[in-house]
Amino acid sequence: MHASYYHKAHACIMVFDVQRKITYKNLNTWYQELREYRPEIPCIVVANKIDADLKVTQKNFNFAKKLNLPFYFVSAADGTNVVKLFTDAIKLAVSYKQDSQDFMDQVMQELENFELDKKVEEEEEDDLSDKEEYDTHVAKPHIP
Ligand SMILES: Nc1nc2c(ncn2[C@@H]2O[C@H](COP(=O)(O)OP(=O)(O)OP(=O)(O)O)[C@@H](O)[C@H]2O)c(=O)[nH]1
Repeated sequence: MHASYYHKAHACIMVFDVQRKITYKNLNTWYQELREYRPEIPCIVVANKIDADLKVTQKNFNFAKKLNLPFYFVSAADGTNVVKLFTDAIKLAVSYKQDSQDFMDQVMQELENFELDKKVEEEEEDDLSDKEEYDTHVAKPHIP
């Protein structure tokens, strides 16, 4: 996947299809690639399509356990765990963003703050020049 897809990501949801073993096997490759670009972001593992055969929820999927990642059984078709999964992912992303020790995040944060400071300064300058314009256009009382 192109590096730009990982850019500024604060969480990752890795989904595999319980009906296609290859998608589970491929998680290793996806995970390695993710960590190249985003070494510390929270990552959640999702087993999707459990509606097709609920017995699959009795199985062990060690990939997540091995890496100590949160794991969810999901059905996008009937909605099982979908809201829970996204709510938890958002919570993890927000808390990661607020307390990231990752060098690239800190650089990005500095750049964002710099942009914000610049905007505030420009707005303040605009306010001042409006005021000057206003002052120069106020009709002065004529004192004979
Ligand atoms: N039974 C079932 N089918 C699902 C579920 N989620 C997706 N599908 C079906 O799986 C197929 C692929 O879904 P897409 O939304 O295209 O997902 P994708 O990630 O683009 O999948 P791929 O094209 O297989 O890589 C579609 O026919 C969906 O209807 C699910 O939870 N249960």
